[in-house]
Amino acid sequence: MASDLTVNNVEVVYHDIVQVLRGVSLTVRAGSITSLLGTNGAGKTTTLRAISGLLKPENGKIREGTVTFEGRTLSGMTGTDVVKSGVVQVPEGRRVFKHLSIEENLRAGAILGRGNWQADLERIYTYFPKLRDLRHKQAGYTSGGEQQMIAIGRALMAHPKVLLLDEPSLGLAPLLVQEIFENVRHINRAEGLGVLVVEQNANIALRNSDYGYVMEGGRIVMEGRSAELASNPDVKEFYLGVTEHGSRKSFREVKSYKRRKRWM
Ligand SMILES: Nc1ncnc2c1ncn2[C@@H]1O[C@H](COP(=O)(O)OP(=O)(O)OP(=O)(O)O)[C@@H](O)[C@H]1O
Repeated sequence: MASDLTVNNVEVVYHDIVQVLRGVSLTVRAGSITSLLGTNGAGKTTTLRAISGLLKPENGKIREGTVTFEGRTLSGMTGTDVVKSGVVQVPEGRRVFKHLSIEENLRAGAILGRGNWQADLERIYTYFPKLRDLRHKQAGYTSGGEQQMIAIGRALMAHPKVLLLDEPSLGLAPLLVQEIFENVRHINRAEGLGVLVVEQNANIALRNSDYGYVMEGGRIVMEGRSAELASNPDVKEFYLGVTEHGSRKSFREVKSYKRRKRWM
């Protein structure tokens, strides 16, 4: 569909020589939650940067392929123009402005001057009531979970149609991770917001998404509906740590996955 976000056969190199993405194709259907899974260094963050126009500051570039959204080509646009077209990334590690208050952080997200920022603040506080209570607190003194909420709230101030989330679970306790994902699902339904979420925590990502992709070595090696991926023996064994005997296996022990890799 024209309103989907589509990554088509994208290759990315850093410093003109280090090739990291090797022909990545994926689709985030309008209004859906899509997860992008994979181990460390698989190329997940690079895929998000390729979409959001944030490769340049890292000395990276798209060498082949295209990214399109609502019929427009995003590849080649600056990060600001990608935001203007409705695709906004929430960076890994939160990156809140630590010396500013929560409310000032949120206002900083209203960079496009769209809509009424006061009404938008109210909208964000409805999703994250905790942020309203703490709105004058310096962001640097808030917890990891609250910083994640600030980062998501800040991105929502720009009225995105698609949100790119980079490892929202990073460094958070399981209950908080659950809360963040529930918030994301609620916003997804309330606003029809499309979400592409990068996660190493496959379990939580698959439970909270419609469709999923698995990356390895700069390529997509598996894809499917999240419920199907979650019950796929390879994904269960390697990513979810569940085996027929119920004990966790290491990557080297995952025989069926290795077999599969030979023909993938
Ligand atoms: N700015 C950069 N310059 C050079 N190489 C980079 C740069 N950023 C990432 N890479 C390399 O690209 C590869 C993929 O990194 P990327 O961060 O996209 O993976 P990832 O799947 O998000 O992993 P992680 O979960 O560890 O962030 C890694 O080998 C990494 O060293």
